[in-house]
Amino acid sequence: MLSKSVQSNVVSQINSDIVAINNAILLHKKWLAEWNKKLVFQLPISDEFIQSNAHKHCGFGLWYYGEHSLFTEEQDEFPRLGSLHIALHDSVRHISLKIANKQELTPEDYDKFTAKEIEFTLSMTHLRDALFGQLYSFDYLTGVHNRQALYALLEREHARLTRTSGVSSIVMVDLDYFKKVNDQYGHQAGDEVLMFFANYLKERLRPYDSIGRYGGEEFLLCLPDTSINDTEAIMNRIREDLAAQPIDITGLDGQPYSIKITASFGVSSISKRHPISEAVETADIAMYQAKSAGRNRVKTYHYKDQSN
Ligand SMILES: Nc1nc2c(ncn2[C@@H]2O[C@H](COP(=O)(O)OP(=O)(O)OP(=O)(O)O)[C@@H](O)[C@H]2O)c(=O)[nH]1
Repeated sequence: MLSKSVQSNVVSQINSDIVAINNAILLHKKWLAEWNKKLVFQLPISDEFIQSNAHKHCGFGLWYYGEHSLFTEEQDEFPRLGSLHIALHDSVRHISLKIANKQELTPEDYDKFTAKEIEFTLSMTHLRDALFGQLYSFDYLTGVHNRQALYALLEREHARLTRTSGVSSIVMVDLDYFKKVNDQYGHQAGDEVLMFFANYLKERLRPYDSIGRYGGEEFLLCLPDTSINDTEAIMNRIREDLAAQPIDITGLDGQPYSIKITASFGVSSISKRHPISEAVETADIAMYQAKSAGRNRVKTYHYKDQSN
């Protein structure tokens, strides 16, 4: 796990979710071991294994029916895990009641229970793996998508645009003179600026826009179904507001400072005719044009076939 001091909120939230599910898995194992002990030594089976709502009160159930972040709840495996947990409790109750009522227990009863336990264990593992997958798709410092995850989103976007013949915008953004921030205030302050900027972009873009960290102080954005003209106007507003926005940082001497920063933006578009590699390359060209023209500006790439 990453050290807390350099984790974005997103990454620390997913880390907490993984710790919580690991703990729930451990509690489930203890609960199961306790039940097995009662079967092996023919001890009286307590209500916690028999009551109809036992699945809500066992250690695993307290986690499952408690509070989680959306990262956990939005996983496809999450509702399935709940159903499998109930089925497992049903199976344990069935066997426990048979024993309590001195009815004959068949090997099939136990086989059914074993099958449910295996399915349940696999489901817990899948949920945890899915959370690890989430962990590896975000940039640990800024909490936006990392380059790999953003490319996966762009693949999907390109496939969608190929179906719909639509056009979306791609923007390459690079902070201006960022090295000076590091040199003057230290690397920690530079990190604070990167975190600020990523959050600033998140707040200013729509929920269905994508933001990824492309490199050090370079971010790549995708604005679905947005023309380059509209994107240019949106980026200009973001650019102007950023230039006027004081950013609080901590200097090398531990003192607070308030600084301002600007960024250069390169806008291009992605469509059936212009795939990801071309869209990213042309957005990069436009961003470098913005740098060469003096920084703190937005430049747009126009394809020769005028299709954007
Ligand atoms: N604090 C911090 N700095 C980083 C990180 N990644 C890259 N950098 C720094 O970003 C700086 C980028 O410097 P340059 O490529 O010269 O760019 P610049 O100073 O922004 O200049 P222009 O882009 O030309 O306006 C370098 O000093 C890198 O060390 C990071 O994660 N944290």
